[in-house]
Amino acid sequence: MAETAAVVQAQGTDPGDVGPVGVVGAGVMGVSLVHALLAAGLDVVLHDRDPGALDAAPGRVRSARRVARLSRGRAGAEQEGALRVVGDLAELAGCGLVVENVTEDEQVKEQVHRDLDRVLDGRTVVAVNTSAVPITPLAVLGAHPDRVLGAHFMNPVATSQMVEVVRTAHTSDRALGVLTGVLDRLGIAMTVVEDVPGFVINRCLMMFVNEAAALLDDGVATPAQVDRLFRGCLGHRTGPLRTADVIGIDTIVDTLHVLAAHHGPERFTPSRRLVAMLEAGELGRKSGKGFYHYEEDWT
Ligand SMILES: NC(=O)c1ccc[n+]([C@@H]2O[C@H](COP(=O)([O-])OP(=O)(O)OC[C@H]3O[C@@H](n4cnc5c(N)ncnc54)[C@H](O)[C@@H]3O)[C@@H](O)[C@H]2O)c1
Repeated sequence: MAETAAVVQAQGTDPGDVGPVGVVGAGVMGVSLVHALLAAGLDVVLHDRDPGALDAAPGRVRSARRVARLSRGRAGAEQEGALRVVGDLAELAGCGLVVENVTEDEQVKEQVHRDLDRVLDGRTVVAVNTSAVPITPLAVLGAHPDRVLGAHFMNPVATSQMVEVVRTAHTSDRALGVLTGVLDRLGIAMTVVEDVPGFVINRCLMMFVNEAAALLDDGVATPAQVDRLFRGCLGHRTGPLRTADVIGIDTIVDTLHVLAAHHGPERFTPSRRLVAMLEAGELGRKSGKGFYHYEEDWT
């Protein structure tokens, strides 16, 4: 049924009619999204509660741009969009679409959505970029549940092919149209699914990552062998452990906690290996070491 809805709503609103895109959260995903939006010629207003993350964001967007040029990804717009970095959430008023990318924690997200509802007028569409947090409880916190939907982006956004979109029972056609318009501009397709914790991708992917990490403790294979098997036998592009490093081990563990809270601990309790990596600060690419070592400067 949702798939039909996606086809019916494929007509997106021209982002030019929508105004700047607001981005909340200047972490791994926020920065990746800002880079993609600017490259597509869209203006962006970026907010984070951490001044350090905000200060670092323009430099990290420039790094993402350098990497994208080297890897010759999708052609960008002739004229890049403009970035405005703001310490006050209220400055997102006037954005046509706001994408929330804060930490994968239900309570943190709830507070942000209460605050967004206070500062935005009813016309601004709000997309939740989350790995597993259900969208409906966030939508009904505010006075305009019709403007809220889920948009589970893949990282890096600029080269990703598809977004997993979550339409709740409240989401309006208009909200879906605004998001569709922006995704069209980014050159990214979407598949619309129902609102369950973890949706499709992470209800499956997190089990792969967790189990692959547990295999290492059992001495069955090295990280390189695990990923090699997934690439060679199943045609995956990277393999679960390299993917986990790109996502961030902290976000992986947070996501498993959300999944365990909703689906029960049997399948989703983080493995000892993941917890040990988190405690050691081995967070993947963002800290320089995860399942693999990274030399590039993340900041
Ligand atoms: N990392 C990935 O590959 C990936 C992919 C898809 C979706 N996601 C989801 O995107 C979201 C962000 O993930 P991430 O990897 O960028 O996390 P991250 O830890 O790198 O960044 C989170 C950012 O949110 C900010 N933040 C926290 N609370 C805030 C608040 N109250 N107001 C404003 N800013 C706040 C933090 O300061 C931080 O900069 C999560 O929900 C995650 O599950 C992540």
